[in-house]
Amino acid sequence: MKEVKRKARAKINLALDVIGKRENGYHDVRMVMQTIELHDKVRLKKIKSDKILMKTNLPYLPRDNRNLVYQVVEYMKTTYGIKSGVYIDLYKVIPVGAGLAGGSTDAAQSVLGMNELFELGLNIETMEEIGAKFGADIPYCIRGGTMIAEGIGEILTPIKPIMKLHLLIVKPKQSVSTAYVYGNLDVMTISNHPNIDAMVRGIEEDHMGQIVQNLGNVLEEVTFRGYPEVKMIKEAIFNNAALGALMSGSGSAVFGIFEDQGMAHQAAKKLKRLEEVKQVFVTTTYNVQ
Ligand SMILES: C[C@](O)(CO)[C@H](O)COP(=O)(O)OP(=O)(O)OC[C@H]1O[C@@H](n2ccc(N)nc2=O)[C@H](O)[C@@H]1O
Ligand SMILES: Nc1ncnc2c1ncn2[C@@H]1O[C@H](COP(=O)(O)OP(=O)(O)OP(=O)(O)O)[C@@H](O)[C@H]1O
Repeated sequence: MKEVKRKARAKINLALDVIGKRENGYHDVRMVMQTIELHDKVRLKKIKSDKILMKTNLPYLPRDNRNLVYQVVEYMKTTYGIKSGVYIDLYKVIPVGAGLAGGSTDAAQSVLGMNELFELGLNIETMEEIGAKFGADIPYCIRGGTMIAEGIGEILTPIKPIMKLHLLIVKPKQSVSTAYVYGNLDVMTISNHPNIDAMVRGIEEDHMGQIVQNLGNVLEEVTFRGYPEVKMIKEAIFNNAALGALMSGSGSAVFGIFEDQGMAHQAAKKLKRLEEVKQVFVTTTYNVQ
């Protein structure tokens, strides 16, 4: 095999709770995670030289060891004594700094892709351990689907794949750094913890009302304080016939859940016109059935 091509799908957090802070600054979380159709494309190819060469369609993204994909490929080359060079072609669609795990999903598909390209025969647990070295969301992105994530995000429990949801994703002009949001969170003052168990029950019973009612993200408060336009966008999604809306991860993207694709497109048209909005995407949840 000379090359592998993989879709790197984004995630949303249907519920995100923080229950503690560790001495190293990382937080203990309880989250319900969901893969969505919106995706980047990662192509990995063997090349004659022993180097790692990287190309991407986003001119402002680093193409060296500041890029998570490059880091993963370099680590796996060294760890598994791979002599061949690797050419990386990363085609980005997922917005950067959006809370949609853009970099994490690219890195996850790079772990899976390197395993396939060089026939390393690694099991999923080993690949998750490699992923965890580079980011808390990466083990989840390696598995994908509908999952409860605990610990710092790396302890995963699969639940019933969620019913298909029609989604609108809105990315404000402003991007948000995950480190900033966790850094400004005071765990002791969180007043409104989402009910993770009720969200899981809603998903397992295919109960749209219960899913929508239990959307919740304790990081919203921090991001809304620093970036009021994110809150404004969430309200605008609600005002355009969404069944529910929530900021994903640490933001800045906000997703809305709609009755059908047509209504999501109608809302997209309106939201696109707002000064604060950079991009809108109509998409759906993704599950391997
Ligand atoms: C907000 C979420 O996207 C929700 O899924 C994740 O919790 C963040 O996962 P991630 O971006 O993969 O996080 P990392 O790249 O490992 O860490 C970025 C920053 O977020 C903070 N961080 C991350 C995960 C976590 N459980 N607690 C944290 O406090 C770390 O201190 C770090 O400064
Ligand atoms: N492959 C990559 N794709 C996007 N950003 C990357 C990548 N590798 C490194 N980065 C850097 O990571 C930062 C943002 O990453 P990312 O897009 O994963 O944030 P995010 O959408 O907030 O994701 P998360 O939900 O994991 O926090 C940027 O500063 C960017 O330069």
